[in-house]
Amino acid sequence: MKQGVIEHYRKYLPVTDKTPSLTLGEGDTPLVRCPKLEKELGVGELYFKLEGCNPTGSFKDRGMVMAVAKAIEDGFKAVVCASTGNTSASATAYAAASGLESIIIIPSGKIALGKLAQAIVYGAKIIQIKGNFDQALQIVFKLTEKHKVALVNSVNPYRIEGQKTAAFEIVDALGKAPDYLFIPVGNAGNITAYWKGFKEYHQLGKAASLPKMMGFQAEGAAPIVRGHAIAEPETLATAIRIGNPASWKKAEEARDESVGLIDMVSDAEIMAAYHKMASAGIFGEPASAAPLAGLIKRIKGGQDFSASQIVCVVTGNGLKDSDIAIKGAGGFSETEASLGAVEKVLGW
Ligand SMILES: Cc1ncc(COP(=O)(O)O)c(/C=C/C(=O)C(=O)O)c1O
Repeated sequence: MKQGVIEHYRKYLPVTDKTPSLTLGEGDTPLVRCPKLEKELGVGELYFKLEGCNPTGSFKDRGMVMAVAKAIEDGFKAVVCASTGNTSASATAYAAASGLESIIIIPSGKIALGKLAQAIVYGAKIIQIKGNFDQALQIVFKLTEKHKVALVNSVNPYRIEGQKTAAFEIVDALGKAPDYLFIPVGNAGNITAYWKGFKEYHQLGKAASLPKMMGFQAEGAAPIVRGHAIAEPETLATAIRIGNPASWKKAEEARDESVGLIDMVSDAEIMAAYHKMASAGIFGEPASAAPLAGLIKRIKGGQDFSASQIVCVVTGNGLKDSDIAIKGAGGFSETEASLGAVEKVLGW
């Protein structure tokens, strides 16, 4: 039976015997090799880490289980977060599982319906603001200074601790760290967490080498790439529609210490990668296609990965944004309910 992140990696986590061993079955997600795209792209070994297989459909569950368990240990009765969707879905699920109240502050109109549905059904107190994620996060900072409610955004160090376990799983599965880790960058907690995990495993002698961290932002929401905050971030990859990442500096450390990079990809490049992933049987939400979009951009720029081992992190399940997939299909025909009518459509 799945132990969950806290039990599986207890000795690497800041937990005590008073930390509740909370779990919804997060972690231990598939690391799937993709021969079809290795051939198409000329990559030595290409793996996808399917974080959409977590209980609420994104990598957030790894960090949230830690943040909520520690909030209980510290006597909180409620959690709060700003979110582009997945953080709030995860926070509300783990709060519900623990009997805590959850309050979420979200940018109005810019949240995938699947994520909003989760927050509603798990019982969150939902407040939509007439503003963006960055403004929502500033409100949450002030709220947690004034009221006894636990902040569970990725500035909460317990979130980073939980999320670093994905790096552990990759090394445990491959027997080594990959040459490159390709990952989307929004609020920049996840790239920070992965780098922390790889470094810890390396220091413990469980990984002989370290990967180059390859982070990707959406062109319309690329503050780290452009070197300044973006007041009105815009991208269809709404999960990373963030203009002033809370972990900006730590993301730059991960980039520089690993001799990697943080670059940007257009919405068109993201959607091309989204469909290319789907053509190989992998359904990620648009933000989760940014890593493959970045890899394709590097290849088009002449970088040779033919002898490289690469992991792309599929951070969220494509079902969260299913309307994007359906809109893209341009509709489909309806036939009479007969064998003949179906064979006619098939041209058989
Ligand atoms: C699918 C998906 N892929 C990538 C990111 C970026 O990770 P970070 O760089 O650690 O922020 C997010 C982030 C979402 C939120 O920030 C939120 O839900 O509030 C995401 O949901």
